[in-house]
Amino acid sequence: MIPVIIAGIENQQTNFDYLMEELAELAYANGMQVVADVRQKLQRPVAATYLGKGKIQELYRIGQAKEAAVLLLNDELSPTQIRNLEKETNLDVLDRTELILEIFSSRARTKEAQLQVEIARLKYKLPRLRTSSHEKLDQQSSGGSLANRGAGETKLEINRRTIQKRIAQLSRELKNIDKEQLIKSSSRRESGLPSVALVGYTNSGKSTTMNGLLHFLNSPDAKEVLTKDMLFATLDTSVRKLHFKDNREFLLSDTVGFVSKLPHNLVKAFQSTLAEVKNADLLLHVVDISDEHSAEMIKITTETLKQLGVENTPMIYAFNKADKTGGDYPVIEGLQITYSARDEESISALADLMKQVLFKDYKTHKYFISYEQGRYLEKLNKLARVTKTDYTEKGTVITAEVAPVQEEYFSRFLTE
Ligand SMILES: Nc1nc2c(ncn2[C@@H]2O[C@H](COP(=O)(O)OP(=O)(O)OP(=O)(O)O)[C@@H](O)[C@H]2O)c(=O)[nH]1
Ligand SMILES: [Mg+2]
Repeated sequence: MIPVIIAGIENQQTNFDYLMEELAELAYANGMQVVADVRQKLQRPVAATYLGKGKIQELYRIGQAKEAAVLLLNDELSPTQIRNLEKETNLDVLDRTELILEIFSSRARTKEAQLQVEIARLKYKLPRLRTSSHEKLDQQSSGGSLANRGAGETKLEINRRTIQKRIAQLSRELKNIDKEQLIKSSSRRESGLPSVALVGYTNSGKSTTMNGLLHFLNSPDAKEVLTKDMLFATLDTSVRKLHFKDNREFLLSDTVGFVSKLPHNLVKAFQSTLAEVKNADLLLHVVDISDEHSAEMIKITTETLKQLGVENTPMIYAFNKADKTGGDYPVIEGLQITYSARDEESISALADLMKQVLFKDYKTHKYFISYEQGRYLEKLNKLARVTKTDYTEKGTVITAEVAPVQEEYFSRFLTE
């Protein structure tokens, strides 16, 4: 394991501790061992060096004492910041974005995942190519086909163009794979089968839930997906056709998990992998409820879905790993289930819930919720499709399409 120092700047971020913990987890996932954790309170990063002068000296000392090889920063840094930090700390500097890209790169197995990661890496690299005067190409020796690119062209410009070409070429290759995927997924859609996509923070138990459902529903093409106690075990999308006990069929897909500050280029590059999520009729948002940061993880997943343009797809919150909390399970409340993906009774309850959401028609009802009970209004807005809201003196009158599983829950507010 490579010894690394993690460092970050704390400003008003409320979740700073969590982000630093997550950074350590990411480092571990990349075969690194955190030997020191250095933090600085600053309104904003120092333009040239990210951290302040004193901190950098401290980092140098710690680096020597702990024989660290790498300095890992919690944000995405500018090329200048990286260069200056490297010079002054005598450590290799890696920022959060590059670290995530490295993990993805080492995990990518299929051609599609490899292409997507490679494109994201090159896009990260492009604006970070370094200029330096001694890298100017000697016009005499540049010779060959490069010469007619124009005299005096710098090595930097050539590098840049090479990378751009490579991005274009990889994008073309990816497009060809996408075409095949598109044919597959459109034939799936034409089959008229409803589709469910597992989404959530990495390591929350999406793949375990998928396998649990595959076993329980005993589907003929039940090829298991990989599960592992490791960040980003899954990088590709797997789709399986399943059927409920009454033989009604649906499609279930498992895909890459999310993490905070997922690099924008990476999300963009993974658009095709995440196509199943975009086209799903129902999302199964898997949360590791035994993790003290589960609320944070829900937020991150919701934000990443938004980034993908997924906002109005019906969602079941699946609070997994309840076996580790000591609480009761399985428990269903509205569109939420507390369960354990390793427990058959849980999986059975989850399958029932999914079936209800997928196959029973939504019904329209009119509700009255007094202002004192405002929190139910929030719930209704989250769990149902509100089509009309009127504010009266005493409370709110809402017309909403409600899933059958929620009808009983909200029945006390019925007006007619
Ligand atoms: N105790 C317990 N462990 C679980 C449960 N569900 C999953 N796990 C474990 O959690 C780890 C991660 O599970 P995965 O199913 O691989 O998680 P994932 O969400 O697919 O993760 P990525 O693909 O890496 O994003 C594995 O070690 C699982 O065995 C559960 O209900 N209880
Ligand atoms: Mg997985």
